[in-house]
Amino acid sequence: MTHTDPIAASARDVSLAIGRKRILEAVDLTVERGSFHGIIGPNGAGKSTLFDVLLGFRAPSGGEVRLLGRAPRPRSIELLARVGIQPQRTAFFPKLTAIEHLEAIADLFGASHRRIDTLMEALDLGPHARTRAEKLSGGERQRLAIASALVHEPEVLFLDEPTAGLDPGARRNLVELLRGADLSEMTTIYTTHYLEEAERLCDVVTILDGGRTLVTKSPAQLIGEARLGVSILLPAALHQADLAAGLPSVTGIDVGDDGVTVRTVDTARAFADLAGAGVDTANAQVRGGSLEDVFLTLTGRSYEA
Ligand SMILES: Nc1ncnc2c1ncn2[C@@H]1O[C@H](COP(=O)(O)OP(=O)(O)OP(=O)(O)O)[C@@H](O)[C@H]1O
Repeated sequence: MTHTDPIAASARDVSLAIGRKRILEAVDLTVERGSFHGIIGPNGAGKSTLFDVLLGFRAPSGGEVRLLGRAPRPRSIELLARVGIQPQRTAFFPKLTAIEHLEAIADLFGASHRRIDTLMEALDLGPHARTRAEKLSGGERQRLAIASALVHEPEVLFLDEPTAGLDPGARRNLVELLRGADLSEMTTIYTTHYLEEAERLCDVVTILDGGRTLVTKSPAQLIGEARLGVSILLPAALHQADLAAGLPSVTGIDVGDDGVTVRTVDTARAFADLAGAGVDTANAQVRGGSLEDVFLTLTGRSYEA
């Protein structure tokens, strides 16, 4: 039954209160098998709590949760062995080398070691195979944590803010590795408060704010449907504002010290119109149309991670 079930995890009208504090409210989530599903929201939105509920670590106050076609509570070793979990803080065996670590985790699950080499390579851990876990950098540890979550070939991978606390270079590196890793057979549920990461990685995102799920769509759909204006800064067209202003695809125009900014809902057409009118589009910078703008549209607040 579970193998043909197209839904990997779901929550229906899930709430969770601790004392008087409502941490989750009316949460609806459907994660399709094989998808890379982001749960995004600012700090304190309830992302980690939702993970705990989906995994059966915490009981919701109301609503229904399913994981791989089953209720995650009471907890079952059989069900948990089918998921991989990379928690925000990872407990390592500090004296073990990276490779020994992966072997130990595989043994804990009674899984074979056959995936270890592939994972070391996919997560760029090869050069650190013989380095003890305690000597790894923050980014290397996160990558080892992800490899550890994958070593027993889970059907669903839970990544809780895998790039939190990394410097921008290490974050980019990890995002690129996750994009490149062949996770196609697997479902990945991933939380982040970095919206640009979610745009790069996710097939689908659910926006969580104040413990409530606001919307679930692909990043492109969300951005498209929000019909957000895109701004194009034209540094070379400072004296051509009049030419740009009359164009049908241009919905607004500002002249600033750094150039002319035109607004449009159709970027490709605007560029064609601008070029046709002889406006200099050299070094143009397109801004907007991001998940940050979607968040602003949905909540009326700007997004602060
Ligand atoms: N055991 C608890 N008791 C009281 N409040 C809690 C408890 N666990 C979580 N909370 C509160 O619930 C809210 C949601 O927390 P949660 O950690 O799920 O958010 P998050 O979106 O994962 O945030 P972050 O990005 O900071 O990890 C926060 O306000 C947090 O303080």
